[in-house]
Amino acid sequence: MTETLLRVEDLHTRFDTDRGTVHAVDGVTFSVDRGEIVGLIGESGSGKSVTAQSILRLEDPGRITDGTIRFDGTELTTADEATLRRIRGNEISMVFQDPTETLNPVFSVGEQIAEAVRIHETDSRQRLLDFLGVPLFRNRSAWADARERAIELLEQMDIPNPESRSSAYPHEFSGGLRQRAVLAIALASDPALLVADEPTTALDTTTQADILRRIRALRDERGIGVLLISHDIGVIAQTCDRVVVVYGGQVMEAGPVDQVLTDPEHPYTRTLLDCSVRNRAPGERVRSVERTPVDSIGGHKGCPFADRCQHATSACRAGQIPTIELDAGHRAACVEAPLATDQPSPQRTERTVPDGGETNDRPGM
Ligand SMILES: Nc1ncnc2c1ncn2[C@@H]1O[C@H](COP(=O)(O)OP(=O)(O)OP(=O)(O)O)[C@@H](O)[C@H]1O
Ligand code: NI
Repeated sequence: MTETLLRVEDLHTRFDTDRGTVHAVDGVTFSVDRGEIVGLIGESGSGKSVTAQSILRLEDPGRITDGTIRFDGTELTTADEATLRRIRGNEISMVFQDPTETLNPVFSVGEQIAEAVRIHETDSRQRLLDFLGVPLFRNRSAWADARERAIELLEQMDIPNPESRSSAYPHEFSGGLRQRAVLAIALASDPALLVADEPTTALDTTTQADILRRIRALRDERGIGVLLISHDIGVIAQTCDRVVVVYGGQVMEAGPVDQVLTDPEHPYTRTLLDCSVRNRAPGERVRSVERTPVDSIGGHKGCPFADRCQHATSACRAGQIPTIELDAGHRAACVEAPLATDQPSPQRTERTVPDGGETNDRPGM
């Protein structure tokens, strides 16, 4: 039986800027079940990170003007700061593309993980002692336990020689090891949901594949839910159970990963697939989907993709675009869906679902 862990419904997040109001997230709906890995994919500026930031209101999340975000029974859009802080430290962990933002250069990696373990395990009494200035680890055994747990977490993240590595400093780690350390910190609190925003984008292909495999293993071992943000179809294909395709702050298509990637029904999804690295002829440069990122200033009337879509009709620019349920759990927001199969996009016939791999070129996303 599946159990919904996170449900984002009709989320609208805006930024007021000198150039006007950016409708960064413009009516996004999706959910993540316990034990499920859901991918969020789309080009640069499509609203992936702002969606993630809206969940815990991290960084500068903009203004949530409409919609709901329910996490395990709690409504987050109206939750107070104390509730959000409790959830951030315990139930939802976030990792980002750049591990140096999370790691503190002056503490050893082991200390930082142990600290995360400690924060999680500290009961309110200990919090009070902390508040009163009683030192971090009052006795050696608490420190030893947290340290042991830190080493265990490093080991779980496939960090070789975790014992000796735990006393190393972040600068002594490679990029891949640093990202593993950040994941170890994220997992120290035993979260129910992991939100990972482009966690492997900066890494080489082999390291990227290792880390993605680890994320899948964590899902299998601990039953955590994962929201994985990526611009890379290969990453999504090899890691996710379901995928949500976004463009211009709106969901274009969503469904089981194999269905959406082998049988895309939205022209935007087709465009993304056509630009994926696997569809390149040998030696051919990857085609850019678009040179400039989508501009969501003032929002979009009708479908945000209409101006770039070869199927577009006047209905696409007129206003409300219906979301069509194609199969159980597979939906597309398109006037033309389901697309006729006799109008394949150019490379469609040769397409295989990419399994990750040679994805170092960002295909313009
Ligand atoms: N702090 C901010 N102030 C103003 N506009 C913002 C801010 N943060 C994001 N935006 C705008 O919101 C839109 C969505 O941005 P977002 O970062 O979510 O895109 P993304 O899909 O994560 O792209 P990328 O793949 O480049 O990370 C963009 O138009 C972006 O310029
Ligand atoms: Ni982003």
